[in-house]
Amino acid sequence: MQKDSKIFVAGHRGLVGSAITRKLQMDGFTNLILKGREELDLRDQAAVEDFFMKERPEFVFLAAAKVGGIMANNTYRADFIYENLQIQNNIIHSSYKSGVRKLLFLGSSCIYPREAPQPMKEDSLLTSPLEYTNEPYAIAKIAGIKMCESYNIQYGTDYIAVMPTNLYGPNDNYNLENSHVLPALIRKMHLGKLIMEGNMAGVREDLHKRPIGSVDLSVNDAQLHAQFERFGIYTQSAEVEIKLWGSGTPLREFLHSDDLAEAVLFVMNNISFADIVKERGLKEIRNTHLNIGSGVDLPIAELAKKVKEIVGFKGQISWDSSKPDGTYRKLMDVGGLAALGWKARITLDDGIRMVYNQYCS
Ligand SMILES: NC(=O)C1=CN([C@@H]2O[C@H](COP(=O)(O)OP(=O)(O)OC[C@H]3O[C@@H](n4cnc5c(N)ncnc54)[C@H](OP(=O)(O)O)[C@@H]3O)[C@@H](O)[C@H]2O)C=CC1
Ligand SMILES: C[C@H]1O[C@H](OP(=O)(O)OP(=O)(O)OC[C@H]2O[C@@H](n3cnc4c(=O)[nH]c(N)nc43)[C@H](O)[C@@H]2O)[C@@H](O)[C@@H](O)C1=O
Repeated sequence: MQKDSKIFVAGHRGLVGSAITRKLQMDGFTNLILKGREELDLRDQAAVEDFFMKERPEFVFLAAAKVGGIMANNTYRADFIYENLQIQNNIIHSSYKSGVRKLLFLGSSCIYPREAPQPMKEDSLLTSPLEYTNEPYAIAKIAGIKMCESYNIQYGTDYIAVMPTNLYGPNDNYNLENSHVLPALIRKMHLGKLIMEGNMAGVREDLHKRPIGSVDLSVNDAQLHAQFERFGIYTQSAEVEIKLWGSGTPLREFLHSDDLAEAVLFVMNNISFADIVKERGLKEIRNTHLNIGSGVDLPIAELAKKVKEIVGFKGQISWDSSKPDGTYRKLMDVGGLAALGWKARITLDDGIRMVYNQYCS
């Protein structure tokens, strides 16, 4: 990419899209196309085609998607498969038709089988059944990988699919109804801390700043407390109890979105589809996607301890076995990208401190 190349970041307000946009701007890229959902609904095929034909971006970062934590994936199964297939089909096909020079598609570690050998290598794809709770989302992401690969093979395009591990960072989704685990833990423990300090003004301020649709703020403090129970925050005694989901035993790997953005730009600038095929010596061209992760995982119960300490929550943590655990372990094998020259830099402890400071500011 040249500093004045025309670059479209799809999903630029999200966790990943905003990190990519920040990094592009910091690195001096000046010709970015950024369109909000209200201007361009990426599910709309005609509108997307029209946009690509008019704007003719040279490079595309496909970071727009329907995204959410384990419960959102499991509940809104139709939305997750439909919206993701629609967005990625529209963008990838329009990129081909309008002559985009290079495209980077964001998938996810959930594309791998539930029982994949650990750490998970790129060639574990489609070797056994997927995790049930996010199967529709994973199928859409696998279709995205195959779209990129197939267009590259048939039409000679240069579309690369990257599969990040669980991410966190600025502009994360802190809505307790559909968030991922790390932002959920930060928010639950922050609210728990404020309640234990008797700081109900702080609690109300938090909910004004980041509204949760189902929480009614027009009620008194006792009624507000009662509404928190649906998020597992119990306030009957002086010591607040937070019930987290599942057993706490599943392991997860986390990567800060600034690290991800660095990796994504590294790939866009330095690696082509042809390089991947050559480097892997592929006879049949498949599994050409690239894992992106930190290479380190930890049990959710340990993550909860870290967040508890950093936030300064002094109450109790317990576990709600009626909520799903999901995949037991999904550690990425990050050897492929390391061999090509990229490694994560932000440690989980530093990353959590950074995002908690941002959350409070
Ligand atoms: N978060 C994570 O832990 C992980 C994310 N990923 C992948 O990274 C990518 C980005 O995820 P993330 O940043 O977390 O998600 P976010 O939900 O934070 O951001 C998604 C972005 O997509 C936009 N978008 C969604 N639907 C449409 C639409 N119909 N039209 C236009 N824009 C739309 C949203 O716009 P608006 O702001 O208007 O809602 C938002 O800007 C996804 O492909 C995801 O699968 C992969 C692994 C882990
Ligand atoms: C990125 C990734 O994200 C999702 O997969 P996931 O990793 O299972 O998602 P998660 O972050 O929601 O949970 C991780 C673990 O944490 C536990 N957990 C405890 N307490 C809370 C809690 O309060 N909220 C949430 N969300 N989880 C909790 C939870 O039970 C699980 O064991 C998919 O969308 C998938 O498709 C995908 O790509």
